[in-house]
Amino acid sequence: MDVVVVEHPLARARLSTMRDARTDSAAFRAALHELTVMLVYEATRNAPLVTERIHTPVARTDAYRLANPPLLVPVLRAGLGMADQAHKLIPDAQMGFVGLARDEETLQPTPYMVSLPESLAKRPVFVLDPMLATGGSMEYTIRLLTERGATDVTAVCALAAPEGVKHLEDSGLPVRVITASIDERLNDSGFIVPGLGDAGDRQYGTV
Ligand SMILES: O=P(O)(O)OC[C@H]1O[C@H](OP(=O)(O)OP(=O)(O)O)[C@H](O)[C@@H]1O
Ligand SMILES: O=c1cc[nH]c(=O)[nH]1
Ligand SMILES: [Mg+2]
Repeated sequence: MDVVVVEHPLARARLSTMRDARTDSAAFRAALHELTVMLVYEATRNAPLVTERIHTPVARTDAYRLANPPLLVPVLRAGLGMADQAHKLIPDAQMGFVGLARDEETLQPTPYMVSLPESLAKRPVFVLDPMLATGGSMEYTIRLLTERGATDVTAVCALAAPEGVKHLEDSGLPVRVITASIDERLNDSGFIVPGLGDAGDRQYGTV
């Protein structure tokens, strides 16, 4: 499984803002927006292009656009904070939605919404979720996608735990991971250490 850690200084700076417990919700959301741009930029680095000839005001030249824009799938709630920025970078992308809540005791994901196209054959999919912790929520989401025929899935995460990366690797699912950091470990409550806390609560306040 391909894992890309985006270690650009600007990505590290935005992630540090998100980690800092003094960062309020507005600043946390702003840093996640900016980090998302960098992660999606990296996720699309090798995306195939279609070429056409255009006229500039001066001469003829080649013009490029994505041959097969990905379906964007934010995982609610926390992934919503990545959706608009990813969509701005890829305006012709379509968007699906998956809503999951992780049980605090069992750490298992419970679905409360699935809104996805029926067929995803031959469509790249970018799953947007800031946190890859145990990997249970990401695995659940990717299985929803592969059941619909997806074979090319990218997990775009601000932060990952080694346990979550291994979980995805062991699952054998067709996924690659783009993240700004692989942290040290999970704690006994299933939170990433050092992490940034609960990415949903940090953005939207405690429910
Ligand atoms: O890898 P896992 O162990 O499954 O944990 C990661 C999940 O936990 C968080 O969501 P949460 O369930 O807290 O929901 P929220 O986005 O509504 O806060 C996060 O956004 C992931 O979806
Ligand atoms: O550290 C973690 C783990 C799961 N979900 C979060 O929001 N944060
Ligand atoms: Mg949460």
